[in-house]
Amino acid sequence: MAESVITAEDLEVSFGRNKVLDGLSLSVNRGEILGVVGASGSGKSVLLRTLIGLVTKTRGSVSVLGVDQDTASEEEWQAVERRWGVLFQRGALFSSLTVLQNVQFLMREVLAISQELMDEVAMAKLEMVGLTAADAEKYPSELSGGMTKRAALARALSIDPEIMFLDEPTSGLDPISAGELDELIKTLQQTLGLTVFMVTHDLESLYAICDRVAAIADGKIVADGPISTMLKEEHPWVKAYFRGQRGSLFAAQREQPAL
Ligand SMILES: Nc1ncnc2c1ncn2[C@@H]1O[C@H](COP(=O)(O)OP(=O)(O)OP(=O)(O)O)[C@@H](O)[C@H]1O
Repeated sequence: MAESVITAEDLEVSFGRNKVLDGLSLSVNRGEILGVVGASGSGKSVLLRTLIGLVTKTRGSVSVLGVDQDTASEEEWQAVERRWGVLFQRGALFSSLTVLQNVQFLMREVLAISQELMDEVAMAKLEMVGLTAADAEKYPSELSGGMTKRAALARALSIDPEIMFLDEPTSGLDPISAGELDELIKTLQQTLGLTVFMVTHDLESLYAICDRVAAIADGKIVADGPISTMLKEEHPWVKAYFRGQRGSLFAAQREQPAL
């Protein structure tokens, strides 16, 4: 049976009177890429932030790598935090640090290694995401959107995580750069054995790299399964997303042999 590395049960999250998550349950299996979809404002980012403990839930439970968010001691939870990497929606690199220094930021806090070794390891992470030694010396304001995402990904990989939380990694990228980033995420999953929780609006990413998709509506997971399951779902939002005009185009392309 698949091993669940993230388990959320009956989550409720509210901001004032706005109940965003309402009885949401979900599990993510080791080694899979899970794509989380839903309308704008449906609570995808809130779910991600709740799983990593940045948003306080009003009900339910979250367990990551076997550690329960509510019963774990501070030390236990901190130890779990070091086993994941996060790529936030807006990249969130530190603007006053170079790319290399950004990648080293967490390493400096967590790893007791010499500066020389840290430089080597950080450079290896940057190479892994396709950035060069010249890029490493740049500041975030000097990077293109695609390079920023790659740098943020390298930073998320800096302390060798087992889980990656990605919030819309391809948003704002042109289709070619987005496709390259998808490939990179897939390669990282395969070579490093990562488990990936990915919020996305990108149908291309869902088709290209996700093993499973979970759709959020009305504060809950309303559909959960591979793309083939999504294509049969009757929930109105899921149906409109996967079988509406744009969704149908992707489904049709899938069925046609490549020329
Ligand atoms: N810190 C916060 N304080 C108050 N309300 C919040 C906060 N964070 C999120 N919300 C609200 O929670 C709801 C869900 O937001 P969320 O960012 O999770 O949506 P999303 O599904 O990720 O949307 P998008 O696809 O547009 O990024 C929205 O109504 C948003 O206004």
